[in-house]
Amino acid sequence: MDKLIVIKIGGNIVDDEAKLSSFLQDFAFVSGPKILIHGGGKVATKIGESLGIESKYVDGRRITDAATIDLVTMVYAGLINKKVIAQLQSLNCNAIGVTGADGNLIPANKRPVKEIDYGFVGDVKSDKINAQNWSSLLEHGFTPVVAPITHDGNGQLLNTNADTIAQEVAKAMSGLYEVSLIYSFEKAGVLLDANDDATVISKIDPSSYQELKAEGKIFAGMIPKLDNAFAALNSGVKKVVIGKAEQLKDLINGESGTSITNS
Ligand SMILES: Nc1ncnc2c1ncn2[C@@H]1O[C@H](COP(=O)(O)OP(=O)(O)O)[C@@H](O)[C@H]1O
Ligand SMILES: CC(=O)N[C@@H](CCC(=O)OP(=O)(O)O)C(=O)O
Repeated sequence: MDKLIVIKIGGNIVDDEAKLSSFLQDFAFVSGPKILIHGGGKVATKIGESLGIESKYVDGRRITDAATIDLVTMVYAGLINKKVIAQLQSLNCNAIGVTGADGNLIPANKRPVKEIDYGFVGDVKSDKINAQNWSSLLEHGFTPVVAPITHDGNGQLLNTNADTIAQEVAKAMSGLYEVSLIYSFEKAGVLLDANDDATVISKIDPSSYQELKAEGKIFAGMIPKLDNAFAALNSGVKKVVIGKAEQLKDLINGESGTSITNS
């Protein structure tokens, strides 16, 4: 099986032009088939503020009303995605920007309304991702760069968390490739003290995860990120690493960051 690297870049890097540029240079140098997933939640929140669109999150998911789905489509699929594509092209990486609607690459369902109405938020239909279509892009030498917008097949765009998209794409591709999933962000990994890069936990398994969560050492966005990491490992993804965007090469080589393991 060929190897495939699926890399998600965190929102604090996307929000920092210099850090994003430097990450993209390293990304362009990664050899072999690769897929980049980005979000841009911070940028959308800032642009939303300037347009009078308030951002509200419940359990790390943005409440996405009609104005907000337009906002995030413009920001993720437009501004951020196209800036990333142009930079990667300048680095001789033949990037192609996609959302889940393009080529029907990521079908989703609008999240059903229960206690919370999330609005136009999409839950990925995992079994409907066509790995062969993704693979055709890779085989033609393209590097897909994915904005976290999905669709319901009836003309409605949906907003889906970018960590989840990375997990779903990695999972779907693991039938065809030996997939490594890298969650890169502004910190050195999963930390014992979330404010101290010197406290990287080199390995996390399900039981240490539960302990660290119960002790309050893992919180906020790191909880869904780790849930996604374990979900990927449990569905055929070979390797999952969480770590610093500035250390992309070492993360890929397993020399830096936190490795997620099943045992
Ligand atoms: N133990 C931990 N180690 C590192 N970060 C943690 C930890 N617990 C919570 N966090 C928080 O999780 C955040 C990452 O989640 P999130 O913002 O969703 O990711 P991303 O930047 O990839 O979009 C970090 O910025 C940090 O504030
Ligand atoms: C439904 C939902 O919450 N979608 C996310 C998609 C962007 C994202 O995940 O961006 P980061 O990687 O920068 O956090 C949002 O709008 O914030």
